[in-house]
Amino acid sequence: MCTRFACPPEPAVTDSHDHRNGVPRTQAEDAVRTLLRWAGEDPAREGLLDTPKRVVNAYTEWFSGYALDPDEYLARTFEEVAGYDEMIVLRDIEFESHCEHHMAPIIGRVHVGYLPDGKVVGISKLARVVEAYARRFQVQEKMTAQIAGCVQRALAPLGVGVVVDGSHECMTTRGVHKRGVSMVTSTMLGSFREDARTRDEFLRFIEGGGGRR
Ligand SMILES: Nc1nc2c(ncn2[C@@H]2O[C@H](COP(=O)(O)OP(=O)(O)OP(=O)(O)O)[C@@H](O)[C@H]2O)c(=O)[nH]1
Ligand SMILES: [Zn+2]
Repeated sequence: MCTRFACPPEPAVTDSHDHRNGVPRTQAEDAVRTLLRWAGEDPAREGLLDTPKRVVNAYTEWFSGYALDPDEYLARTFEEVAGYDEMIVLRDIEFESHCEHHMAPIIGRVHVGYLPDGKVVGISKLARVVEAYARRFQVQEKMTAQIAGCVQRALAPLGVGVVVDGSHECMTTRGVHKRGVSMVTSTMLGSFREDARTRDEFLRFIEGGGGRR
């Protein structure tokens, strides 16, 4: 247990035969010990004894998206607001993801807009779609396209726009070491792609958001 910083003890592993995606938990914890040794540490040092368990618990949370089906969140639509035919935008959806190249965090915001064609969803569901894709190993461009594709499949709207603004820790804390750089990616489908006025309206909506990181 970590006494110096009084970390709360990690909850006991409930089942030592715990498996996830075919990997025994003990093997995942051993992999963390290996990386600790690789870094120059002694995994048997008191302060590190619970670390493999903590890291594996963190991985369970960070990568919980693989067990989620984003399409399911959008399966329940509200047809009763079918008369509403203006753009709907959910902006500044914060996300935490990890880049598949370095397994380092990507942190940022997603903006999602669509022009409904009779089907709208509860707004929280768009944020849930973002989480389901973010909590995986990602490439920002892929995540952007996945979110847009999901909205397109589920709602068949007249158009969809997704803009992602992400800061990649693989660039800030290692490698080229550039702080304050963020990557902006977008996927525009349907009228968002074909009609400059629709796209501009979306971009104007998201400009007034809670601020770029
Ligand atoms: N386009 C894109 N690139 C990414 C993303 N996440 C990480 N990268 C980049 O992926 C590239 C991997 O480059 P490599 O040359 O294979 O790896 P590396 O030697 O670790 O590269 P450096 O980061 O430049 O040290 C780097 O330029 C990363 O910045 C992403 O979501 N999208
Ligand atoms: Zn990376």
